[in-house]
Amino acid sequence: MRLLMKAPAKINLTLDVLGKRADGYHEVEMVMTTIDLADRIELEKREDGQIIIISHSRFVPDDQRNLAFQAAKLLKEKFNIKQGVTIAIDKTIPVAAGLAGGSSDAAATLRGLNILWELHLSMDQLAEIGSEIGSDVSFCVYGGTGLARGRGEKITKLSAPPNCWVILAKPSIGVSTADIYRNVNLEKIHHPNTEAMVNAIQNHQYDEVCRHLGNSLEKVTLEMYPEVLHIKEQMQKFGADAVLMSGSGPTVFGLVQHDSRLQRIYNGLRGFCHQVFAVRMLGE
Ligand SMILES: C[C@@](CO)(OP(=O)(O)O)[C@H](O)COP(=O)(O)OP(=O)(O)OC[C@H]1O[C@@H](n2ccc(N)nc2=O)[C@H](O)[C@@H]1O
Ligand SMILES: Nc1ncnc2c1ncn2[C@@H]1O[C@H](COP(=O)(O)OP(=O)(O)O)[C@@H](O)[C@H]1O
Repeated sequence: MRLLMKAPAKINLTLDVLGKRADGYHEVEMVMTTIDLADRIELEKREDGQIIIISHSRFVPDDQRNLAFQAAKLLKEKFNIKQGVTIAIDKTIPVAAGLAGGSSDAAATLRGLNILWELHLSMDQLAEIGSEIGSDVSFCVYGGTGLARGRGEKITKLSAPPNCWVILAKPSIGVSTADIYRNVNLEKIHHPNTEAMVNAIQNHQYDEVCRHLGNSLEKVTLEMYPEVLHIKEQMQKFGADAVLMSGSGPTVFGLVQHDSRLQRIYNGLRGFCHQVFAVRMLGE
């Protein structure tokens, strides 16, 4: 039996770093939403018990370092599953980009294997298991829009943000999330207003969503990688309604409501940036 799963990317509408914890992680508060930019994961049962990753992207590991492999291994061990699985990853989401591509592949694998291996686990149980793989995996299990707390694994569902386009531009560098968190100076970072963002979403106020976009990690990444700042400035210049870096970066996204402006911004960015996407948010 084969199963095809969609693994969508996320963007951070807000990302606030509240402090550093004793376990080395940072306490965060983030509003995240999934977008219509997705990897495709094909799962096929194996009777020999092996977990095999097939990936044609040179940036994606095809061994135990792959987060989808880790998801399958965790389920197999926890529930004493004798069967194996072949996981074919068709990569569209840029890697090490702040878009949670690996986490979403892991989440899609958890959801898919729940069906394929007939585990009958709830979304909450899958999200809890996912948190053992990475901080963003729990959110990716649910998808849609959510407020994430703790180290990112405690999720409260939110309603869909107001309808708009999301333009993404990924410079040709990859960023290590651990590096960016390591360079955070808690005294100097900007704190977004998470509550105002949550209210803007619940009240369907597009202008307020734009006004309250904010990311505590942005300054850290912009200082380390000036090309990210350049992309941000260009996106603002071409007329996006609001612009922010997603997660630890380096992808920058802009929100745009009018179709007429979308083409102009897209064309302008394509002039100097290789990876540019214009997509919709997936909503709830
Ligand atoms: C920054 C964010 C925002 O959504 O996403 P990305 O930019 O990676 O997409 C997340 O917090 C990333 O989540 P994720 O990529 O799953 O991180 P993990 O694998 O759990 O952790 C990687 C490393 O980042 C640091 N880390 C991560 C999460 C957190 N709350 N505090 C941390 O300090 C730790 O050093 C950890 O070893
Ligand atoms: N399925 C996967 N897809 C992409 N990257 C993966 C995957 N599994 C493991 N990785 C590793 O995870 C790292 C972070 O990748 P990714 O999840 O794309 O970035 P981010 O955490 O910035 O959203 C990469 O350097 C890559 O080697």
